[in-house]
Formats: sequence, structure tokens, C-alpha cells
Amino acid sequence: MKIFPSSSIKKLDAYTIENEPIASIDLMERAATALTKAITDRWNTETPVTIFAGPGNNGGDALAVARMMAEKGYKLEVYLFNPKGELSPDCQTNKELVEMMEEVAFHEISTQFVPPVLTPDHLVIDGLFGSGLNKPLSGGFAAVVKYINSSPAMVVAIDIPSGLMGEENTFNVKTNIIRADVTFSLQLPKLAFLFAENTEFVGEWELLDIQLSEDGIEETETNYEMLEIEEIRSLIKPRKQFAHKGNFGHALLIAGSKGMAGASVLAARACLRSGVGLLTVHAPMCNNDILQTSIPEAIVETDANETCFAVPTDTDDYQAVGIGPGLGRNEETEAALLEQLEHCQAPVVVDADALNILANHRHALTHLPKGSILTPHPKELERLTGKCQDSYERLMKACELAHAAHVHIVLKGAYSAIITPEGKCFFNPTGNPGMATGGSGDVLTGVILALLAQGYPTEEAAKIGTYIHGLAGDVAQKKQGMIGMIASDIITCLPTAWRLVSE
Ligand SMILES: NC(=O)C1=CN([C@@H]2O[C@H](COP(=O)(O)OP(=O)(O)OC[C@H]3O[C@@H](n4cnc5c(N)ncnc54)[C@H](O)[C@@H]3O)[C@@H](O)[C@H]2O)[C@@H](O)CC1
Ligand SMILES: [K+]
Repeated sequence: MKIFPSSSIKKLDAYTIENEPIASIDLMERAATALTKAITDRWNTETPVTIFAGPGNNGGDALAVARMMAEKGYKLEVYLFNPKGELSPDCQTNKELVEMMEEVAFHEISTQFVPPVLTPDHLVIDGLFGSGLNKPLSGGFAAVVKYINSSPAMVVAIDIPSGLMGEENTFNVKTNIIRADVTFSLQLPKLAFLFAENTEFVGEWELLDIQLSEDGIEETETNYEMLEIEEIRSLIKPRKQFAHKGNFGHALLIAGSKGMAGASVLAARACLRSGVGLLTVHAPMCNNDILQTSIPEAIVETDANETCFAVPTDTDDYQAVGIGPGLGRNEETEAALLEQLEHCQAPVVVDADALNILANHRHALTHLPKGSILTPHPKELERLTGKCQDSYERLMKACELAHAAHVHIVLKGAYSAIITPEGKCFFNPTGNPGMATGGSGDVLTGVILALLAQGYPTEEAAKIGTYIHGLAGDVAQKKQGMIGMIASDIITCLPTAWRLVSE
């Protein structure tokens, strides 16, 4: 599913109007019908409703919703804010229709606004501004937003909470943005919905289908997309009847140190549960018995060092290398890692401490083997790129890094982003907060490593791996609950996740 910047949404709108063809006012009618259904499905006719409409088409939507809800018997009060005496044509048309309805208490505000009483029983519908917002709200509009936010009423936002920009909100005025309980967004999600710091504004979000032109969506380029199960399913290669383990690659995992054998165990198990043919784990001597006992399926190659990774190993026989989980950051490991990366031909998944070491040796970032993937969580990314003010800036910096280092990046978070060197971002919809637990990232490394070893191209390995990891987390959450689940449960659920996307 594509995610468009606000500028493209207007064009898409116009494309639909021209090519369907449909009159602009009828497209608004279609949007309002979908919005009315979504709202009336959740709130019954007993609910007192107060609608705030702005001067553009977002306000037009709100006025059309007011008419449709009034026809269904809701008691409504409508405030249309028109400080400049200038409404968009479709907003004007809907204003005239609402004005005529006796059952609607309609107020057009040009200067003085006496705020209505809002109780916890009230439902506020926010149609002040949508995708046409071009600067942070200020003055009278900001005052209205603050009044709504300070009220105890439930708030539903039409398309996007008023005051929130569709993409960047780094320099927005946070007090002047509607804090919605629910956002009903038209057709496609906005990029801003995917950022953690915007949840307080967006609340729960739901997409409403308004049948924007499929051709238009197809033809309009965008850098942002949401992964969907159909795409993942189409990427997975079926196994041939006469396949043998040699067909599924030999992966090398360099992980673990004294006290951190668990990270290598988790990554190794996840790798084996993701279809790899063979797995060798390179680990310090002290972890040998742990690995041999807990993962009999893996081959263990011990480092000459007792407690940490200190001596690079030959990678010629491997199709992919995973490096980082539980590695530690001492000087010997640092030197070994840099040398290892310099002489490696196979694509590498770089995670955890390996990323932290690279943060101190940024020059090495530009010499990573072709097809490599970095899997930072936000803090690890910031160690590589410098401090970021918010998720949008972090995403932009990750794009710059992916471009400069010619690598793919999986930026982990609620909607993990898979970023290509060309600047495309694919957001992952699977996963849940139960996965915010130690070892969850090691599992992801193992899954992606297995896919690279099996010969999946880098972008596909990152997409499939991230999706499956989240899906396994969702299966684990159903079984164990968000609070009780641990990283090992995600591994236990990997086989079910694989079946869900491949059978
Ligand atoms: N995307 C679509 O296909 C459809 C969009 N529709 C609605 O149309 C909306 C977009 O409508 P518009 O483009 O008219 O935009 P808006 O309704 O968001 O408002 C734009 C108006 O607000 C003014 N404005 C922008 N920023 C301001 C600020 N900070 N302070 C004061 N005034 C400001 C602009 O000058 C313009 O007059 C969508 O969000 C959606 O609700 C629907 O009607 C149907 C179809
Ligand atoms: K809105």
C-alpha cells in the first residue's frame, strides 16, 4: 500500500475527478458517506455531536457529514470557521445545504467565537484542516484547537488531526494540534501516522475507502509504502521436491561473548527456524558448550579467544554473514570486526554491538560488503548519524546513511522501516509492543541472515525478514500475551508465521 505526501494527495484527487470521471462535490459526498458510516457505527443517535469545520475541503467533508448525521437523527451543533470570508467551492456548497436544515444548530464564525459546552458525553468531529494545511496553526484556529483539547469530549478527526502535517512535524507547534481519539483517514495512511511521537494526536487510526483511482495510485510515484501480506507471499520461493540442504545456503553467525551467549543462541535458533540449509556459529571458547548443548543443529567454530570475538574467520564458504548480537565492544573485538568486514565478500547483517563499533569507525561504513543490511534500533541509528529530534528526522537521516553507505537499513520500531540505498522506505505493519523485550532484535538478525544465505536479494530478505519477525511476534502475543512473552516465544512461533505466508 502506497503512502503519499500531502502534495501528491491533491493530484490523486484531481486524477480521480478527471479520469473516473466524478464531480469534485460527488467525491466529497463519497468521502462523507464513508465517514458518516464509520462514525455512526461507533456512536449512536443519543450522542450529542459538535462539529468544527474549517474553510477548505476538510471543512466541506465535515459539513457533509453533519448533514448526513442529521438525516439519521443525531442532535448536532456545527461551527464553521470562516475568518477570511472565503470557503473552498465544495465547502461553500455544503455550507448552503447544512444552513437550510432546521434540525442543525449552525454557526458561522468570522470573528467572535463563544465556545460551546463540551461534556464527556460529547463527540467532537474535527474537520478544521486536512491535507491542505501548509503551516502550523496559530491565532484563532490554535485557540479552538486548545479549547477542544482541554475539553473532556471524545474527538474524531477527519482525514488527519487538524494542525498535524502529513509528513514532517519537527518544527510544528505541538500544543496547536488536535489530540484525536480516533482518526478516520481517507483512502491511504499519512506518513506522520507511523511515527511514535504522533500517536498522542492521531489516536487509533482507520482507513476509509473512497475509491480513489487505482490507476492514479499506480502511476503516482512515492518513496513510502506499507508492506502487505500479498507482497511478502509473492516473494517467498517454494521448495522444489528434490531440494537438499545445499540449496538453502550456509550462513555464518559471529555473535556472543562472556555473559552474552544468549544473544547468539537466539539469533542462531531464529536463523535455523527460517529455512537456512546450514548454520555455523563463530563464538568465543567460553560459549562453546552452551551453543553445542542448546542448538544441536548448528556447527560451532570457536574463536581463539576465551571470552570474546577476537580473531576474524574465513568467510569464503558462506553465502551470508550475521554479526553483532552479544558481541561486546572491547578493543580486540573492535579490531577483529573491522578486519572481518574488510575481507568479507558475502552480504552481512550488521546488528547490535557491531553497529556500535561502526559508530566509532564511520569510515568502515562505506566499505561494507555489497548487499549488506544494518538493523539499528533508534538509539543505535543515532549513534551512527548523530542525535535526531524526532522519528521523521531519524527516518531522513537513515535514508541519507543508506544512500551514502550503499546499504539497506532496517530501522526498528513500531512500524520498522526498510530503507533502500535509493531512498525507498517500506514500513512493516506486523508486530506489537510485546516484542519490546531483550533478544527480540537478535531474532530478527537470525531471520534476515537465513534469508540472505538462501539467496534472497537484499531488499527481499529485509522485507520478508522484518514482516515474518513481526508476524511471529503477533502469533506469540496471541498465545502468551504482551506482558508475558519473551524473545524465545517469537522463535517458537516462527514456523507458524512461515506457514501463514507460504501455505
Ligand atoms: N484526498 C482526497 O481525495 C479527498 C479529500 N477530501 C478532503 O479534502 C481535504 C483537503 O482539502 P484542502 O486541500 O481544501 O485543504 P484543507 O481543508 O486542509 O484546508 C486548506 C485551506 O486552509 C488554508 N490553510 C492551510 N494552512 C493553514 C493554516 N496554518 N492556518 C490557516 N489556514 C490554513 C489554506 O490556505 C486553504 O484555504 C482532505 O484532508 C480531505 O478531508 C475529500 O473532500 C474528498 C477527497
Ligand atoms: K481534520
